[in-house]
Amino acid sequence: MASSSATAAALVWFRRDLRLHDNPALWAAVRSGRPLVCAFIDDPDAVAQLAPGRASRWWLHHSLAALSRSIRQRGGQLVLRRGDTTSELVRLCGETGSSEVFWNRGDNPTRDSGDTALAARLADRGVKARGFASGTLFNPATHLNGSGKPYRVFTPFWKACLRAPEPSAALPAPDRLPGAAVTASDNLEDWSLRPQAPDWASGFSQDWEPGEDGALNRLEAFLANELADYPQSRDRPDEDGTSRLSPHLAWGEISPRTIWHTVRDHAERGGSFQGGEKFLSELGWRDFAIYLAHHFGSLRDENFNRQFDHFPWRSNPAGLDAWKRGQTGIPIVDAGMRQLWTTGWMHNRVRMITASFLIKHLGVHWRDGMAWFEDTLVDADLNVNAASWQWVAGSGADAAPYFRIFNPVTQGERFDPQGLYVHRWVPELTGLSGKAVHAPWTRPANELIAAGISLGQTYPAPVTDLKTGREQALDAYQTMKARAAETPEAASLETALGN
Ligand SMILES: Cc1cc2nc3c(=O)[nH]c(=O)nc-3n(C[C@H](O)[C@H](O)[C@H](O)COP(=O)(O)OP(=O)(O)OC[C@H]3O[C@@H](n4cnc5c(N)ncnc54)[C@H](O)[C@@H]3O)c2cc1C
Repeated sequence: MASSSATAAALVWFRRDLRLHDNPALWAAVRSGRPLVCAFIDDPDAVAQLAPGRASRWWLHHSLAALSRSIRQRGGQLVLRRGDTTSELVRLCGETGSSEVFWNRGDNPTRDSGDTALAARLADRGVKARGFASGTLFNPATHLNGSGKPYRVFTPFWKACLRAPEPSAALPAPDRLPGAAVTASDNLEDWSLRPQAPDWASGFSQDWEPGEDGALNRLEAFLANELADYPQSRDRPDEDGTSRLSPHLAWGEISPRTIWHTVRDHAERGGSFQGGEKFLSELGWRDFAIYLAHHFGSLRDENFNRQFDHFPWRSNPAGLDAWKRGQTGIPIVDAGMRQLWTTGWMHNRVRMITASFLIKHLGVHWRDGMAWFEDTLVDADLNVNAASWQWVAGSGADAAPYFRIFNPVTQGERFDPQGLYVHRWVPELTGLSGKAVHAPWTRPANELIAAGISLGQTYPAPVTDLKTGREQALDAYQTMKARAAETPEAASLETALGN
């Protein structure tokens, strides 16, 4: 079906790699010397691609607009198509005479196995698929422990990565993208990617600059202003101490190895490397989540530690609803959930606190919290999100033990000591300051009246008593252990998880 002439176009299929620099698939297509067709396909039914949530689709809209501009400036065109991926790729090849499709692999077991099947379907139609790796610092297939098995614990995994050769240098953005004869494209506006009912994302633009330029600007600003203090300030939600590169990474607007080398070059150019090691190790956690999915399959659907299959989760729709709306009456939890809703992002420390509160104090399955984050985070990443939720739940790899239950009040006092983060997102409580803001229900009536707070009226009373919630969580954990011990597979599981 496709033309075999030397001038047949090369089709570059963009996915979660919406960038021109350090894009190996694009680079190889340019080097093939053929005219290019750059395409993005919105496949609503692609289970294999796992459709992004609503906040991510807001990001996608703006990121595609930015990518389209950059491609146009270099003489090409970004073609947008909506429909079944295979059919659209085949159709595009037919329309443009392409005989090869270049893409960067999915970094997700579901997507990768979908890719293999897709490559076979394309081969049947005479189209060659060329896949490249670009989404991680280190190849997830490479590092195994002394017994030849995949690591289950982060520290030895990361040490092994650091002993390996450094990630190769990032590729530059091509100067020119010689476009093939223009082919029809959907109109981005017609895709209605931005949330409409309700349009809660209208304020996101104040916080974010989606697109490759936004990503590179963010990295430069972070290196100049925040990197040196990162090891201390990264845990403080009341400070701007982290890079906020996560949505750019989630959409592939910047590659991890670009970050790696820019951080290292920054030190060599006379900047400080202070903070660099810690910062790069956080990127290592991202690699680890992808590594786990690569070796053990998606963590989205199954407990990594199968003992948790016996966990007695509670049905608590009212609690889940209050949590989503930032109306639990626990200030640091409500602040985090409102930051998420308003900006599409939440500080890492507060993600841990909010997730722990939902799972442990409210007894709600981690999968329900994960689904809400997938829908509302602009940085929603199926591997990282699932691994992180399971980490908090205690069911994941190298997870925090379930019985270590965060107390949201002491967490707030420690990481938001003046209550500034809570004040920002829960303005009802600005009349209280310091530690008092984290536990309004413990304050004397006259103090609350002076602060203009009436619990249950101006701000909710706690949805659960923290002590009771904690005890219920520990009871549930004991129930799980007892149930798991009764199952025949329990002993072998204990052994398997021990390495
Ligand atoms: C319950 C829960 C859910 C999460 N869901 C996501 C998600 O869907 N997408 C996502 O990108 N991150 C997720 N994280 C990890 C982390 O919270 C975010 O990556 C981080 O807050 C992003 O902000 P930043 O870019 O300023 O991070 P920085 O501190 O500047 O870190 C730099 C980069 O390292 C990576 N990183 C940092 N912390 C982690 C971590 N704990 N695990 C894996 N990678 C990390 C991210 O890619 C991040 O952009 C989740 C954490 C928790 C506890």
